[in-house]
Amino acid sequence: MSPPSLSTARQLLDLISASLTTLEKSCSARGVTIPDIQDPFHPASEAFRVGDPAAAEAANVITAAALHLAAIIAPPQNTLYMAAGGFVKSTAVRVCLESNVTEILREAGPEGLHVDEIGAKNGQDPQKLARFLRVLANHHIYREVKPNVFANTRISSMLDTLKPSQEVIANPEQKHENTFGLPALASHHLDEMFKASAYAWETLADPATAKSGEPNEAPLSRAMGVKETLWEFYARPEQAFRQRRFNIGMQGVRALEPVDASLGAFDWESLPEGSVIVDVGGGVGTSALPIAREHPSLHLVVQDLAPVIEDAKKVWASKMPEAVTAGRVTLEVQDFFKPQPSSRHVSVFFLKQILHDWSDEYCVKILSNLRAAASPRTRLVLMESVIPFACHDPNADESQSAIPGAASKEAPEPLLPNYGVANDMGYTADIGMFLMFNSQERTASHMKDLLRRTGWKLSGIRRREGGGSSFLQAIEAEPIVD
Ligand SMILES: C[S@@+](CC[C@H](N)C(=O)[O-])C[C@H]1O[C@@H](n2cnc3c(N)ncnc32)[C@H](O)[C@@H]1O
Repeated sequence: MSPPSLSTARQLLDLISASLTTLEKSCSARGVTIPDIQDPFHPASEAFRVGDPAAAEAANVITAAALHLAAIIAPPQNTLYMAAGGFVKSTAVRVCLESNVTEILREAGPEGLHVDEIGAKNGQDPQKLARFLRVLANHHIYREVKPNVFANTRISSMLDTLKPSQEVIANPEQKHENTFGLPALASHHLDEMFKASAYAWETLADPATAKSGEPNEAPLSRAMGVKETLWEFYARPEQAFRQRRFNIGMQGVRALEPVDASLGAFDWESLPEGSVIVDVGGGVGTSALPIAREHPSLHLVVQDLAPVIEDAKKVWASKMPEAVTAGRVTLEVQDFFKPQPSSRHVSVFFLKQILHDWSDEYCVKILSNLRAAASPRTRLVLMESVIPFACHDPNADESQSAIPGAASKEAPEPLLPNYGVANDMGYTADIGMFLMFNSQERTASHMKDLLRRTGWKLSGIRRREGGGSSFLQAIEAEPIVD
């Protein structure tokens, strides 16, 4: 008689145990430790997970398995309300972020501070503040050290602007200036995006907007009572603070990406001398800079709208002026909804985080313009998050053999193949793109269809290291030639 098979719960526990052993071995070999939740965040505190792919994978498996185990064991109504009551946690994070609790608690140190004293500093009602802090303490974001005395954790310390509390309390409009950007990003999400989320269903229930891909018909427009895109809304003089906070937040996102991500996006070395690479919607040229530095024989064209190209000129004048004066780098005003200059032979059209800003109907226009300007040898390189299904993809093996990298790495059973909540950021970004722009992140098969509709064939996906990460992969395509 065969032994009874292990329950899913026991299999998950075994995965946690084996992965923790792997993680601990990796840490001791590298001389790093798993940090305490009570210690403040520092880039060095995360070394235990990064730097060794086996440690990164083990950390992802532990996270996914622990949350899966909790979903099995906890009363379903509790788990349902972790999602349905998500607005409570968003509210609590917003209250603590905007009332500068993290800065105040940083100054108080690990012993924490009584909520009466927190209230005396930030002007909030201590009784109300304690309730918000306690909700977050249940999730290890803040800690209730003793009754009504709270301290930061490694998670809440991510909301720290690192400025003196008196300064951020006295100058809320200046709070995010010269910070690393994550508190600004969270503040933006908890304001514009949170308000937009409250109108998501109203937008989907209205036949006039249910299937719209127009950026001025996103839930954000309904929430703000304007038929404007986010950019038009920000251009209003009274929205100057939100616009500035958004820009600082975006710098924060870029700071989380490897600075030279574009270097690994394509085999730039394979291109002959003088080959032209066009960075479409290239911003100020953040991606083009490392390519121009490492591959001086290539000609880079950074295209964007006029005000951005004006900024780009300043950036290149300070960082790599000789590249522009020698003609290796061209900074060019070009609307990607208009045809590309016809006389240029382009080796690579490069688009980083462009398509996720636009619905399919707009992406078709952008990609068709590039296809019209492509020769049979032109390659298209897109840097986008590629979203895996939350189940095994039965077509993945087939598409993997036809398209290198098309299938994402799957988590070990019985975990969700996409690592579930451990890989949540891409899915959060996807819904965020809907709320703000009526746009989206895409699965590999969606991307393949979009490319095919516009005359491009998906030829491969270069995936970055790290278990199941969906964030910023390089997608390569070539023209379909009849
Ligand atoms: C998300 S940013 C990405 C910038 C850059 N590729 C990067 O990853 O750093 C989107 C860019 O698209 C540009 N953009 C928006 N509409 C455009 C248009 N119609 N034509 C050209 N660029 C446009 C914006 O100005 C912005 O620089």
